Amino acid sequence: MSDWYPMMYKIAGRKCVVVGGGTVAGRKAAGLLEAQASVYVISPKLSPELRDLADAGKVRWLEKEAEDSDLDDAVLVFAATDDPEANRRLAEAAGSRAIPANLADDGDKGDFIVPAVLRRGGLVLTASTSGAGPALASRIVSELAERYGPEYNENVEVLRTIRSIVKSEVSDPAERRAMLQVAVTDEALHEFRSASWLKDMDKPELIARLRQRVNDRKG
Ligand SMILES: C[C@@]1(CC(=O)O)c2cc3[nH]c(cc4nc(cc5[nH]c(cc(n2)[C@H]1CCC(=O)O)[C@@](C)(CC(=O)O)[C@@H]5CCC(=O)O)C(CC(=O)O)=C4CCC(=O)O)c(CCC(=O)O)c3CC(=O)O
Ligand SMILES: NC(=O)C1=CN([C@@H]2O[C@H](COP(=O)(O)OP(=O)(O)OC[C@H]3O[C@@H](n4cnc5c(N)ncnc54)[C@H](O)[C@@H]3O)[C@@H](O)[C@H]2O)C=CC1
Repeated sequence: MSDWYPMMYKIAGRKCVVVGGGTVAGRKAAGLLEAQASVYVISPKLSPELRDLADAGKVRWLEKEAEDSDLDDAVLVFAATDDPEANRRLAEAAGSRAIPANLADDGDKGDFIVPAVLRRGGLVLTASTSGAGPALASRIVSELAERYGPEYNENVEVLRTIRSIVKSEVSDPAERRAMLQVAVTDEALHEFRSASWLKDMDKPELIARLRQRVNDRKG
């Protein structure tokens, strides 16, 4: 059983506060940057990785111990210090501002936990063990990285194009659905990825090929 609800949250340009300057804070900050968040790191000290990010202007560093008011206007808070009492107090301060908080030392006491993540452009694969064993989530994502290689960066964009054409050209919902189902096999994605007619946006050609695939499947 797990009572965590998975979702994709839009955080580009929004203030996210990471408290702590160690390995865990660094990992949380890096994940937030992947989603273009506006990242504030609060800690008297920084790991070399975080210092590089601060020097490059990718995160804003407040060189001090965290105060409750540092959380003002944030949409997410990550309490990732090595001081459980400070983490607990920060989560409470976040709660009183209605900001969801993540507790690095005691996941269950926070409002959300962070899964292991593999990004292939728009394809985002995640695994979580609900806190039972994060190393397993990490292992599973490493396995997914082999199965879903870098070609998926392009597959997702090709699919986006195919889907927008199908949505504009095919009015029957059942037919649309059948076409989009046959379009996502590895074999079909491989064909469409290298198709010059798709690059030329030849819509009738695409629709004809998808109809053919639907008929072949019905066999
Ligand atoms: C509850 C949660 C809260 C949260 O951080 O959101 C949490 C909590 C804790 N982690 C601890 C330890 C480790 N965490 C990792 C790794 C990751 N931890 C991540 C998430 C989460 N960790 C959330 C649950 C997610 C889930 O279960 O699905 C990942 C997936 C994502 C990320 O952090 O970005 C990232 C992998 C990223 C990747 O590789 O892709 C490793 C593995 C390693 O280091 O090799 C170890 C050592 C092995 C071990 O202890 O299992 C400890 C004990 C600390 C201590 O002993 O003091 C606690 C505290 C506690 O037990 O509650
Ligand atoms: N969630 C996860 O994935 C994991 C969580 N942990 C937990 O997370 C904690 C942090 O782990 P690490 O990053 O490895 O620790 P670390 O010891 O490398 O870093 C702790 C950081 O917190 C800063 N800090 C301490 N008190 C502070 C305060 N009041 N305000 C702001 N910053 C403060 C320190 O300056 C330091 O930079 C561990 O103590 C452990 O309980 C550990 C491993 C994985």
